Amino acid sequence: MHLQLGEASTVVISSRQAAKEVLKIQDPACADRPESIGCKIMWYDYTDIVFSPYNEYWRQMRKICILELLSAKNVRSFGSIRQDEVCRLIKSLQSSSGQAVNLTDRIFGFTSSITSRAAFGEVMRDRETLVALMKKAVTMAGGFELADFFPSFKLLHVLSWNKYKLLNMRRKVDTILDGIVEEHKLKRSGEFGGEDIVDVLLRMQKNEELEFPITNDNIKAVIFNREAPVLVPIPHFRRTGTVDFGTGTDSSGTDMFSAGTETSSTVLDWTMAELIRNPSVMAKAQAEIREAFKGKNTIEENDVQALKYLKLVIKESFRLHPPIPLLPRACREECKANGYSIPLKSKVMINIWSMGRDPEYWAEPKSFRPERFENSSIDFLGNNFEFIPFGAGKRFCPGMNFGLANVELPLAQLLYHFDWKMPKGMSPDDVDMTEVEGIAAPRKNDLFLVPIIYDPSTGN
Ligand code: HEM
Repeated sequence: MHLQLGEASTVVISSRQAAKEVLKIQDPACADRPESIGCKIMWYDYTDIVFSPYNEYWRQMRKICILELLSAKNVRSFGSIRQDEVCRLIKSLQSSSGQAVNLTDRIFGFTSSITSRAAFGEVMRDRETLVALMKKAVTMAGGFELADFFPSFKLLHVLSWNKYKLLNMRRKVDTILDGIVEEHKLKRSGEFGGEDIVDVLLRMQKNEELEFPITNDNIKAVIFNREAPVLVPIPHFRRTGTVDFGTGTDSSGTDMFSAGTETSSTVLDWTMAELIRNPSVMAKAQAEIREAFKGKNTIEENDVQALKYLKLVIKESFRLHPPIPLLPRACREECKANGYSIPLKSKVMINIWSMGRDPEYWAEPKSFRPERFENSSIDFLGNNFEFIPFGAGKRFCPGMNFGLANVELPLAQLLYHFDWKMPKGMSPDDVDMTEVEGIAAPRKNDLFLVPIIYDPSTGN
């Protein structure tokens, strides 16, 4: 589908073959990200990793991300943080046994604690203010901006009221982020002996051999990355293929650690909703976990790797509910898809959501059936283009393993320690599966469930 909105050309790709052409065969022709005034202001002139155009600066920052931020040492220390937070989550649910809890909220609290501890260390002043500003920035930067559709009309850019409000908010954000950076300069070590993200970036700042010296603004761009509103200037796409020209205020969780955890909490939430609606799948997953850990009080991160059915459940959840349903790209060279030319600088949206539900690729696509992956070679490593929840090609998600760890361990624990029921008077069919429309795909309404403690020592 091709849309011409003002001067902006947008192409939506919804077939496996066309996705393969732009993400693999012609990669990196389509490896830029769409531009917008909001992202430019709030994300320090696109100097983070997600919004950066495909260039040498991006290459340097992505390398640092993979080698330094996701180094084996950091993965281990973030693993300890995760274990700690899972324990807290389980304890808090145990104290609510038998009562309806807002599971969406609990899961979000769990993932955002991991994020904040991994990114900024244990204690962070102004955390709540910063989170509130981030949310506001995302909503504003994600709003409709006429100037984005007419990049060559400079007057529209000068008159943009939204732009001044964003600049004002950037100043407030700057003050808090400067404080965080300065605090880290004085105290240089993260939790569990590792480094947090700010520590790593400050260390890299001292590296004189870098081609692009890292400035304080670059550090702030990387850390101020929560629910980044990718591709904001395009209209609001319904994943059914229709287009809503209203003001889009949705955001997509696609940046460093915070967006990483945002995506994880979306997956966990959807998976629990699917499991309660599919009791036989829930029972099979619980039976596997309870058999594997019979009598144990805790589950370690490494133990989870043996849980084959749990992994199929997560795969199936990614198929039906990819946390980033529309992959936002932009053409840096003219390229072709299905024989059609995509002009230079076009925005390209790859519709992961619709490909995951296309009856041409999947039998009974709407059913939640993890067994479909049982003897199948289809994986999410970016080679099967009908199933690309982590993207594909040069800009493939560098945090996939982290993201999976943030889903697998808590899910295993939730299913091991509790049986789950619907609140009184409700049946599993009452679970509302409505999605927020737009580029990100969290559930529209929170999930309320009743945890009932399962005692591993007695099996009751
Ligand atoms: C369930 C968890 C996650 C999902 C589903 C997910 C999905 C994605 C997707 C679809 C993209 C765009 C890829 C493309 O354009 O081809 C992306 C990019 C990215 N992700 Fe993730 N992600 C997850 C977790 C994480 C985590 C934990 C981190 C951080 C450690 C992370 C860091 C990034 C970064 C930095 C990019 C930008 C890469 C670039 O533009 O070069 N993600 N992710």
